[in-house]
Amino acid sequence: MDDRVGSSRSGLVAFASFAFAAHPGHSVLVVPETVLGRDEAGTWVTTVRLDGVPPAMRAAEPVRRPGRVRFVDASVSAHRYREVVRAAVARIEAGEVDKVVLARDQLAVAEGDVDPRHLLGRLAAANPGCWTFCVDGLVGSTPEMLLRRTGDEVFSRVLAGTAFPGRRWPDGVPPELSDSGKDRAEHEYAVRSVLGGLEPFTGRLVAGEPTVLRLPTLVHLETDVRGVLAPDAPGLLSILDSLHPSAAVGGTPTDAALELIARLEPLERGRYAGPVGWINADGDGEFGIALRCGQLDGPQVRLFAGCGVVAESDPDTEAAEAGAKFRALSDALLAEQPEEPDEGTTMTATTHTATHFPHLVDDLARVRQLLAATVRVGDQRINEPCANLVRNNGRLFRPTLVLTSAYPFAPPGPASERVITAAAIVELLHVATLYHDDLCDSAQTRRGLPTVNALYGDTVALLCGDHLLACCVELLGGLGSDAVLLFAETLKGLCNGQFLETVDVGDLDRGEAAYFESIAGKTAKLMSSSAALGAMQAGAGPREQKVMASYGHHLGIAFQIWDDLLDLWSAVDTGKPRFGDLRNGVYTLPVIHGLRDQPELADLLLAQPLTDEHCGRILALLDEAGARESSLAAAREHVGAALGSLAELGDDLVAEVAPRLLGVARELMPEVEQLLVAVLGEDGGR
Ligand SMILES: C=C(O[C@@H]1C=C(C(=O)O)C=C[C@H]1O)C(=O)O
Repeated sequence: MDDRVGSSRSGLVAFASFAFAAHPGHSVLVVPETVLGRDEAGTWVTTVRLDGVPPAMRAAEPVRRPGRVRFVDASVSAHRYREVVRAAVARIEAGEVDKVVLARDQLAVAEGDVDPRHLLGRLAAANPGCWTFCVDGLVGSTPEMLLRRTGDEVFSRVLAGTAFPGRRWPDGVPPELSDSGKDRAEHEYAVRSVLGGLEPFTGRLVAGEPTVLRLPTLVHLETDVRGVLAPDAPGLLSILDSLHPSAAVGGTPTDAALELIARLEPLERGRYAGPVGWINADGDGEFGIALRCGQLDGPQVRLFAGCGVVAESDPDTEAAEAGAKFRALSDALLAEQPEEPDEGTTMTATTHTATHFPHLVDDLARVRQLLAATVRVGDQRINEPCANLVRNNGRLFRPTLVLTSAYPFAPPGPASERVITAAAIVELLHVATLYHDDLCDSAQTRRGLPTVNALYGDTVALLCGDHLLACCVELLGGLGSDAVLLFAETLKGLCNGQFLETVDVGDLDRGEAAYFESIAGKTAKLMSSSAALGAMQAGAGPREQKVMASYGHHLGIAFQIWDDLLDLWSAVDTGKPRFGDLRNGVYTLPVIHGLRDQPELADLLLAQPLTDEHCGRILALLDEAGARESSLAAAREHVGAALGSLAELGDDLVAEVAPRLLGVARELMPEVEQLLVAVLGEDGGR
């Protein structure tokens, strides 16, 4: 060996990543042919020659970006995880263990293969206090150093006890964390397990005082442990063997905790939570615990996160904490996402809508600006979740409905400030309800991105929704009492629709009337009010406002029927789980129709659990009953009714306005485009 640098990281080094458990266990040790090293003193290259032949050097390929990334549930959904935590608390109360660490996973799916270098660069830049690693596709940034050996000195950084936005804001030194008996106890277990693991090999061993380690999305209690090895101490890997698994990733007592993990945790950890690091030819090296990491597999990354569970643990809080731990990697994956394609701004001048409403694209940009300015709050940590869905704002469908319902009644030119304000209000109201919906449903993703409740916890999601409702009221202040009353009626309608759906859950006697009343509130009301509010702010009279409300209402009903059909028959990935309604006991129009002709559907619908096979049989019976066609026919009727409403605008307006508004509907809603074919014939009335 010819080592002219003489640093502990130069010369022969191996990178290793060990499986968490012996069975199933697949550990990896890599001795690279070439290592490019760098520290404060300089940069060096180490090459390993096999049979005296130097490794071939290749020019590096440019780092590839993963493109758009979506997140989906893997083996353990947040819901399942809560159940696992609940079961663990019961075992702890029964005296089986004092603490057990349980993990869940999540799958990130990118457009293209994920380049580990892309992730490494982002992770290292965002987590300067951590150790960033990649060994054979296991990529992450761990804050926890299991063992560093330098000559006869050893060092370990023990973490346990966590606070995160949504549970306790890490504001200043988080007093709740350092005073919390639960976190203290959890932390004590972890420190003791590391001290116990090192004791047999050390002459001197000192644990410092617990301090607070701040990471971008979390804070932890940390204790640094330092010791001097006894002269007869074994090598680094043997000491690691005695330290792993510490209580930070296993539990206390170790064996009983491992047994409980094997019984309760429905996933394979692989190398997650195992030691990961490097070792040199003298036996010096560093091994962190593989946390805040994921396993790469082409375009997929399986993310892992675990939490220490003790007697006082609350399942919701642990689920949210796991969500916060995923963020180290999910933020790195999401960095520099390509912009969401946004039909609001990408409409080109050649499309129908932009031709007939020449100010629409610019006016939508003004709406977007107003939205961003209205939701902003002073504290960046709160700003982030509040702005989340406003930024990730899909097709701005409702604001477009406001604007295009205003133009026909206003003088030519850009929309007035009042109309822009109205457009922002309906979007804020819509987004506020999405925050609350996702919270109620424990939804983990929306539009392919993690939800605010998944990222920041339920409390933050609830408060964000409330904050946005307050923003609506603030903007309404400028529009006068008619707008305020319409807003109140709309929000009441939304709640009423949702209430009705909720009380009808699992009710096989739910009839058509109940279904239509519910969707009129939960979906159509906001679309109806958007159209009416646009017209109102542009100066239209009560009669015209009513016509526009009716147009919006019928479009909304058609839209919802279509959405309900997709839940059953969609062949394409809508981003929502298929058969979600059936599984939640929400009986929509096709099911209501089907039950009329096929009473045997009832038993299938009530099966517990409702498997994919059950759903397949339900679908077959619905098809037999012609429920799909009859529901489609109902949706078409409402598209027809929307057009019929416009006919009442009066001769001077109708000829000019009706086709334009129809064009808006068809451009914004692929659903309407499909339904129109039947209403207007194959040429779609162009
Ligand atoms: C298990 C993980 O983290 C460990 C568990 C902690 C806790 O429960 O408070 C804190 C830090 C880590 O020791 C993980 O990130 O997956």
